[in-house]
Amino acid sequence: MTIRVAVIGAAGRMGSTVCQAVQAASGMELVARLDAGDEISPTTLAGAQVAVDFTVPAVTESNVHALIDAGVDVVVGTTGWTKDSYGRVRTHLASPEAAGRSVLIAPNFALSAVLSMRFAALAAPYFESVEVIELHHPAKVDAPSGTATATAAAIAAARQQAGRDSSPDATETDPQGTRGGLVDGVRVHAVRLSGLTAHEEVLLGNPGEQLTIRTDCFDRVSFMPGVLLAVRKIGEREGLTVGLDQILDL
Ligand SMILES: NC(=O)C1=CN([C@@H]2O[C@H](COP(=O)(O)OP(=O)(O)OC[C@H]3O[C@@H](n4cnc5c(N)ncnc54)[C@H](OP(=O)(O)O)[C@@H]3O)[C@@H](O)[C@H]2O)C=CC1
Ligand SMILES: O=C(O)C1=N[C@H](C(=O)O)C[C@H](O)C1
Repeated sequence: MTIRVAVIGAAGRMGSTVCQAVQAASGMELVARLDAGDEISPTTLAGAQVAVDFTVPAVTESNVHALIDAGVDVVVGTTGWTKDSYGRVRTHLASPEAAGRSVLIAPNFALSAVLSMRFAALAAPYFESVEVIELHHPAKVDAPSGTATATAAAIAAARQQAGRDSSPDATETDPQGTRGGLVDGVRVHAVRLSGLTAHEEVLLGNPGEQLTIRTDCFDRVSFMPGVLLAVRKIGEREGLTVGLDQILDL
């Protein structure tokens, strides 16, 4: 059976790549391309069963609520989500009007990044120190990246469960904030550099040894297998799913 797909943010870097991937995929048909200024409604969605949102953090949550109301399942790659915004989507999906609808939100659809996050959480309890460095193209509007936020959260949860203290750090003065930001108690550093696409390093240290876990997405095609998998699987899921790892057999 063919899955009819709408792309929201279709003119953007990711949205345009998703349009090409959907058009090239077997068993999918691209039926709508919406971008800034376009209304989200059953009419503009043109019979889509699944909508894919790659827009901007400021609008993605309201798009998702409008897409649920318009009767489609939603795959979201846009960043900027919080525990509170996830909660509002869960509540909406639990309402009788949204019966049968599902939403999958993933900060990163690239296999290398999803595995990196998993490896970082696995390693985190075994090292005294851990810091995350994310590196992106300079057109990115949010920092830290959604991937770094999720990585730090997974590291923090794994360390807390293992009873591991926070990383040692004797810094007393840092007026310029050069030690980076703290996400769930984990230091995160954001680099923006021309020529980059999407990269992340997790540095883990013990006396006398270091483990580096690195993911490099050189091209946006790296995200497409994950996006297409989510489009194929979303109809089998119920409610809100967070993270591509939830639909991979990891
Ligand atoms: N999960 C993942 O694997 C990945 C996630 N991302 C995330 O995806 C998001 C998009 O990234 P990217 O494609 O680089 O960004 P772009 O800025 O290239 O694309 C965003 C697009 O959304 C449009 N837009 C803005 N507001 C709306 C709206 N209300 N409705 C519909 N479209 C709108 C923009 O239009 P205009 O420019 O006119 O405002 C633009 O065309 C970011 O949050 C990024 O972090 C990126 C890569 C991978
Ligand atoms: O804006 C980007 O480009 C990316 N955004 C996502 C993020 O913030 O984690 C995913 C990937 O890193 C590319």
